[in-house]
Amino acid sequence: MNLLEVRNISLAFGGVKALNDVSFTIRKGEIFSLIGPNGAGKTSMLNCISGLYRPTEGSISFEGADITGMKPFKRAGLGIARAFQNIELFSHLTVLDNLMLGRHTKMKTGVLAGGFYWGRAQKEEIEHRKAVERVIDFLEIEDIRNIPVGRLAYGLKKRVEVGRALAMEPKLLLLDEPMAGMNAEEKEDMARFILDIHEEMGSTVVLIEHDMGVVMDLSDSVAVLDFGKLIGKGTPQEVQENPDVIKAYLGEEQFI
Ligand SMILES: Nc1ncnc2c1ncn2[C@@H]1O[C@H](COP(=O)(O)OP(=O)(O)OP(=O)(O)O)[C@@H](O)[C@H]1O
Repeated sequence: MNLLEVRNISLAFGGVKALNDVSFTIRKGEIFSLIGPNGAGKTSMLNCISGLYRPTEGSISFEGADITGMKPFKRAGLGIARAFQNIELFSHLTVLDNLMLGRHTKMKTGVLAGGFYWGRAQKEEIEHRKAVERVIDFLEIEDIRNIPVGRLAYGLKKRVEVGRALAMEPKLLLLDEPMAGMNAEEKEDMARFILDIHEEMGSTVVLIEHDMGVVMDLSDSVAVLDFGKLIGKGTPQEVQENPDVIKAYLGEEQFI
């Protein structure tokens, strides 16, 4: 079953066509990677899926419903969560508080209503707390739960950023270069978390990643963008053998 359908998406910034007539589908439960050389349009595509950018042409549907014009917070409410390439956490708040904030789209009782219906708000708070504790256990960040994010090393910050998205218990998790800037050990940990998220939580994952070894190891499907155009898609094996893909990556050592 298709979870997400991207149909004929184009996106222009003035004269620059960041995306040009791109179509693909993402099946429920798969790890789907978007790859391509620098400036190929990968982040722009992710922004169209999360609702940060509105495509100039084309449509996107999620679980069969058109979401092309839907605001990002509404998409988040449907179960589309995003971890950013440049970490978007509140650095003065603790890891726990950042993860609790990640639950906001699931909170029914607002601040004001909380005052009127104290019992209900308290029950809801306990539920959210439990969900966040699960994420903390899962990402093995128990030791740093009460530390302000600003004081953490880069690799841990990236892990908390993924945790913030995961706290929403997303159906579709969008990960924009979750391993960028990490050392080999941190990368390995993150790769394991992505596989576990997928297997244990059942989330469908869209991954942007430059490390081709990681992409080929983790992905069920891969789509390749080059200058805003989709030049190949399929299994990791199919994509590696695609002549157009090989040509686009020619001269780049990272492609195997
Ligand atoms: N907000 C914007 N305003 C103007 N141009 C933009 C904007 N966002 C992206 N672009 C342009 O669109 C093209 C695609 O950029 P995008 O960031 O989506 O590529 P990318 O594949 O994610 O690149 P990278 O691997 O370097 O992160 C580039 O030419 C970029 O300069």
